[in-house]
Formats: sequence, structure tokens, C-alpha cells
Amino acid sequence: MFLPAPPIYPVAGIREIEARVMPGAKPSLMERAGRAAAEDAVRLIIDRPGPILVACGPGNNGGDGFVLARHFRQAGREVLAAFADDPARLPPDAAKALADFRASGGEPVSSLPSAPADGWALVVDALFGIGLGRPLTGRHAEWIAALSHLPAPRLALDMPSGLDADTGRVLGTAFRATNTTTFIALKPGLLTLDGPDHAGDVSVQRLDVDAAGWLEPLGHAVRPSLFSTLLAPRLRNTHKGDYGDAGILGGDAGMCGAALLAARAALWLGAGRVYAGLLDPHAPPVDVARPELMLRPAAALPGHLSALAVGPGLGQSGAAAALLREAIARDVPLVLDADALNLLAADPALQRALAGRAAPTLITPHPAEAGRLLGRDTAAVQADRVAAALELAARYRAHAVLKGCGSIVACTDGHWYINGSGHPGMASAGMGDVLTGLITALLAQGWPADRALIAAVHLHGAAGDRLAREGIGPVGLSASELVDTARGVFNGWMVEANRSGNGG
Ligand SMILES: NC(=O)C1=CN([C@@H]2O[C@H](COP(=O)(O)OP(=O)(O)OC[C@H]3O[C@@H](n4cnc5c(N)ncnc54)[C@H](O)[C@@H]3O)[C@@H](O)[C@H]2O)[C@@H](O)CC1
Ligand SMILES: [K+]
Repeated sequence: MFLPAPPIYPVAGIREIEARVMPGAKPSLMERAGRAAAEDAVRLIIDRPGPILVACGPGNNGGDGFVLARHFRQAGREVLAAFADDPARLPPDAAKALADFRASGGEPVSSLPSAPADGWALVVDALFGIGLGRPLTGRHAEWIAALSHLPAPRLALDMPSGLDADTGRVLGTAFRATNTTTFIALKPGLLTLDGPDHAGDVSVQRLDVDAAGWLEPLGHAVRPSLFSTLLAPRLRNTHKGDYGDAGILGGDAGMCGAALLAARAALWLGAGRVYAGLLDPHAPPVDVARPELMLRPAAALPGHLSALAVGPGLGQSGAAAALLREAIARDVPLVLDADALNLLAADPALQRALAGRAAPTLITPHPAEAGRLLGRDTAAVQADRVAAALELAARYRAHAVLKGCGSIVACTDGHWYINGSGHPGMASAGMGDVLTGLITALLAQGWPADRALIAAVHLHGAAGDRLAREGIGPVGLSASELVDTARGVFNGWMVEANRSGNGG
């Protein structure tokens, strides 16, 4: 069974949901949050004797920490709560949580205690959550730096302190958690940019709040359930024409490999026929290792294609620009990658032509390409990846994936998705070409464009994850190796979908 794709809300959405639930709720959300986090914490300290350190901050996140500390005290566990902010300025719920902690016999200390001889059983970061409003400095930053290096399970409540919940940016410095218990729903900052490196394993505690019932989510974490109805078994009475003709356009001098990688990925993911149009006049006439591919001069791709990708190894020559212009004019699902994106970014006429297309367009920029497409630098794109991806989708009327840690898929209808599969070993040459081929294969087989993009992005990472589990990567994983494994993962999904009745 594929699990449902969990909703993701930015801080404004979480606040809106909280505001609807809070009045008079019993137990209070803070009580539920502290208790739920304590339940997660128990799992982390099985077989770990010793005291628990809870660092509490000046807002409601600190209150969650006091609730957790009280639960452990009441369970007979030794707990030290560190709190050096002004108790008089705590918000009401947090002040009550501190009072309850005191009533249970606890008393916070105002400096970070040194670790006991046998170390802490658990370190809990309850300094800042979604209320973080500026970079951490001074004592807060010092505490976070010290806590991040303690050799124990390190649990962050709601967010690792210092990590911006909307963007995954580190504001000053951020806690490095081994685990994060986040409340009500996922936040984008846990899943993209610096989020995954700081949050560790994320557990969502919904606190009996039906978030999606209160506020329809626009964001989701990617799970195969988002596309499982498309993983239908093939009918027996079919032929290759039923699985589409995929075209890959690129491969100028010195870069034929990029186009071949994309073409191979398209073939391996089930496109009926795959044509590679290569710009290099000295390109080989056949891919000897994959003779099923049909290699052509770039201008000689067949007129009828079910899906076309332009970009792998395309270069930015005049010929490349002319071919791109023709491709945009074709009434076919179109994937633009690499230098196709750079050419597009530099040419307002191409942009206008793209905006006028009736067939779907998909774009696959990495952050630097996205920056060129949006007319800003890479850092500005990375500062808010979800916003940048949505802006790309709106501006280019294209489904867009902004690649990188926690790839963002933004669709033209305003929905967005964050992908969690994949690993840093996939930051290597040719990986983007393979992704383009995977997307093109699904488009050629008739998948709706948004689902093709979501599925291919997830598959790409999942294949990398499977290889890494087998010791092929993360270090040294090559794009060619990903192609075979993506096929295996995809067929596994089809089996799973049809076993569990999810397939269409
Ligand atoms: N609102 C609610 O009802 C609930 C909130 N919950 C918890 O409350 C958190 C949000 O609480 P808050 O809105 O109080 O926010 P936080 O507790 O995240 O922090 C806000 C406080 O930190 C200060 N602050 C922000 N950035 C700072 C910086 N860089 N340096 C120093 N001080 C800084 C603010 O002035 C404010 O006092 C959530 O993340 C979650 O942990 C949960 O208990 C669930 C229910
Ligand atoms: K925290």
C-alpha cells in the first residue's frame, strides 16, 4: 500500500490552522505537543540510561519543552531543563507549562549544564520553532552550537532552532538534530535546502488536528500514491506504438553523451520508440551499447512525436536556438532542460512563444538555471525555493522542478510538491539528463504532464537511494547506473500498485 502524500504548510498556514483549533481546546495544543514529543523521545532512549537535557526558549516552543520535561519527571526520569530567557515574557501557554514543570518538582537552570560522565541520554531542542524571526545570535547561538555537538540522540521540537520553517535556510546558526518531532503538519523548511541536514528523521505528530480539513493544502511531500493510479498494468494486446515516440534533442560536439543518457533513460522507462536528434555533425550513427535507440541528425527528428525533450548537451549555438524555436512551436508535450533553459532565459521572443503553447511544457532547472530564468542570482532562488519554483511555473506556464536538496515540483495550478528521495551522490554529471529522459518516457506513454514530472523526480531519487543501499553510491554513483535501477524501481511500484489495487 502506498501511503498518502502528507500535506505541507508554510508558517502562515500552520498559524491559520492553530487559530481555528485553539479556543478552549482540551488538552491544549501545547500539552498535546509536549506529550507527543515525549512519546517520540521514549523511542530514542530505549536502552539509554542517564539524564535528559531540554533547552527551552522564550516562546511557545520553549513551552513544549517544559511539557516534555514534566512528563519525563513524572515518569521518574532525571531531566534538566535549561532556560535563560525572561520568564515574565513567556506567552501564557508557555508560562503555564513552566509553572506545571515547577509544580512537578522541576526547576530550570539558567546556563547549559556540562554533560554527565556517561553523557546525556537525550538532548532536546525546544529553543525556537516556527516563531523564529531573525538570525540567532549571542547566547542562543552559543547554546545551539554546543548542543549540536553533543554525542547523544538530539531531538528538535517542531523545527531545529535556527532553521527557517518556510525556506529551510539557516538563520545565523541552526541545531543539528538526529530527529525532529514536528507538530500538526510538515513545514517546507524541514524538507528542502538545509532542512534535511538539520532535521534528521522527521516524525509528524498531528495532535488530533485535521489540518487538511481546516485548510486545503497546496503543498505535499511526494509519495507514489500521487501517481499510483497511473501505474496500471499494460494490456497484453498492445504494440510499441501504444507507448509513444519519445524524442531527445541535444548532443552537440563533446556532449553527445548527455543526449544518449536521456535517450537511454527514456527507453529503459518504457517509451515505445526513442529518437535522439544530435547536433554534433560527427555524432555516432548508432549507440552500440543500446542499438535500440534511433540516432538522427538534430534536424531530422520525426514529425510525429508523443513527447520531446530539448536540452541535454544542446549547447547555445545559433543552430541550437533555431531547433529550440521549432520545438516550442510543435504541438507536443515538451521538456526543456540545461542549455534549452539558458537559451530561453536570454530570449524574450522564445519566452513569448512558450507562453503561447497549448501542449504542456515542463522545465527542469537547477538553481543557477532558475536564477537566469527569473533574472536573479542563485542565492536569491535558494533563499525561497518553493516561491521560486511557483514563480517559474506561473511565469513560463510550465510545470517546473527546481532541482537540488529537496527538489520542488511546482505545477501551473499552484500546487507544489517536495521530493525527499535521493542523496548527495546524485550531484554528478549526467544525472539531470537521466531525469529528463525519465520524464519524457512517461509523457510519451501518455501520463498527464504534472504526474509525469512528480513521478520521474521521485523515481530518479528512489533509484539513487536503492543503489546507495547496495553500496553503489553515494560516492561514485554514475548516471548510467541510475538508468537500469530506475527501471527496476518503477516495475516494483507497478507490482505494488496492482497488488494493493491502487493501479488504474
Ligand atoms: N501556538 C500554539 O498554540 C502552539 C504552538 N506550538 C509551539 O509553539 C511554537 C511557536 O511558538 P511561538 O510563536 O511562540 O514561537 P517560538 O517559540 O518559535 O519563538 C518565538 C519567540 O522567540 C523570539 N525570537 C524569534 N527569533 C529570535 C531570535 N533570532 N533570537 C531571539 N529571540 C527570537 C520571539 O520574539 C518570540 O519571543 C511552535 O513552533 C510549536 O513548537 C505547539 O505548542 C503547538 C501549539
Ligand atoms: K526547536
